[in-house]
Amino acid sequence: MTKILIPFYSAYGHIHKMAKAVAEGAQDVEGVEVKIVRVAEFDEVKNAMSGQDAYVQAQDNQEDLPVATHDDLKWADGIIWGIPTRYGSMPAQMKQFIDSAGGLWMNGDLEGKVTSTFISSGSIHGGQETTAITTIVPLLHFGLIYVGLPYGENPEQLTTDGIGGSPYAASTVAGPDGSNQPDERDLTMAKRLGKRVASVSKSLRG
Ligand SMILES: Cc1cc2nc3c(=O)[nH]c(=O)nc-3n(C[C@H](O)[C@H](O)[C@H](O)COP(=O)(O)O)c2cc1C
Repeated sequence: MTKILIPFYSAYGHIHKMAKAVAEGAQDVEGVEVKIVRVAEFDEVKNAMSGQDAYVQAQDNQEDLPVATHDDLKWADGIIWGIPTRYGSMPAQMKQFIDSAGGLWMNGDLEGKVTSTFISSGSIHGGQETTAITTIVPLLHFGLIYVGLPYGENPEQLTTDGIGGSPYAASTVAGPDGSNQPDERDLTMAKRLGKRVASVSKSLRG
């Protein structure tokens, strides 16, 4: 079996929804096992947001998912990270998880595995692309092999509509108040990303 891990952080549920689409696409590849895991929330954030319905609902919806561990990263042949933009780059919760995996970096445990990202931002130009690109930097330090989302397979990217999608990552636009939901085209691109990473992971695994 080729193993695909989807670790995500999602405060308001947009990335969680995208994660399910990515998983669906990966599962389309024969002989692939998919595991979705959530990156742990900080207690300070949980406490500070306890009065926000949208946050509380989104957290309730994901509480049954296992919390991401470093063993999950070792288990996987392909890792697809779900990341909502924070000031144009990844949230501290995700960075903390990645930074705490230094032991895996030292041992080269992730070298040669396949990777990619899917992103959510509040606004179209609020940092979807910078979040993907800045995330690629630590992923390359781990020796992961980054797979993108080419135009040829994703004609939806060639639009001036306010949707996600770029050669760097699948993505969605949550809207300034978070009230948008991922567009069908965003979900389609997320599925293709899952399928692409799963196919490449399977081929490299041999
Ligand atoms: C502290 C903070 C910083 C944010 N920074 C940005 C930003 O730089 N650009 C942007 O477009 N959206 C920004 N957002 C909006 C989030 O990206 C948005 O809420 C998120 O993509 C929704 O995904 P989720 O529902 O999976 O959490 C920020 C949100 C928070 C809470």
